[in-house]
Amino acid sequence: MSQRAQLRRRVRGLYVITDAGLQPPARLPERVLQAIRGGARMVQYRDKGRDAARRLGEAEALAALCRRHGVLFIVNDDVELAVAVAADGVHVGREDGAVADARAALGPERLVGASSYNDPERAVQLQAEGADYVAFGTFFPSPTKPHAVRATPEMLRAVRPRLQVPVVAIGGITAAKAGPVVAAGADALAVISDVFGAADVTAAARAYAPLFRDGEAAG
Ligand SMILES: Cc1ncc(COP(=O)(O)OP(=O)(O)O)c(N)n1
Ligand SMILES: Cc1ncsc1CCOP(=O)(O)O
Ligand SMILES: [Mg+2]
Repeated sequence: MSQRAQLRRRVRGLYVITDAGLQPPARLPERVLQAIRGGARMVQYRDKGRDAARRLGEAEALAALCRRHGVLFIVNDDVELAVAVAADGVHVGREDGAVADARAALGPERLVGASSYNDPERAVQLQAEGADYVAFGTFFPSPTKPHAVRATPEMLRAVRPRLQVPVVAIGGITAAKAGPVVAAGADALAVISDVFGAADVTAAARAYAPLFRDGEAAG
């Protein structure tokens, strides 16, 4: 099996996404480690800031942390940064360029994830273009993206048989509410506020374990 196929099989479980507003920069690795100790299987570095040196330093630190703990590390938006820190992949949305361009920059062995929003046909198209996973959302009102379009479990359930790649659900996800989204076919749950907004990040992450059969903590 190719390295990329092996990485793709690991798109499953709790997928935490960082948010610069939820902790001081110095605490970012510590907070991500807490999420990993609680069972997060994937980490996305998502930072919209313009300080390239800070972004590189943070992404390097998180890449090393994830590597040590056997957790997938994905960079949001910025394929050059993903290449620079040897991330496992990049996530691209509508505004971030084509899957093919990300693939060309990243090479054949790493993951390109892509946003489908609430559009099943877009997901099928992204899969045909070579996306390694497709994300739908938001499923619930999102504190991080309050104006994002809404997806539904019914829509996910209907399109799921047409998708051979893993499906990620995002947007207002909490452990308490995510059951129907997993039942509709989500392989991974991408979460910001419910984990990194919690006082006890490890406990918040651990609450997702019952949603996945093999939900034991990594690391
Ligand atoms: C796993 C995952 N799914 C969706 C998104 C959203 O991507 P995008 O639409 O490009 O929006 P921004 O996150 O860049 O604001 C994501 N980042 N991760
Ligand atoms: C990046 C993104 N894309 C759609 S919703 C969202 C934010 C998810 O954050 P939260 O888990 O706080 O709703
Ligand atoms: Mg984006």
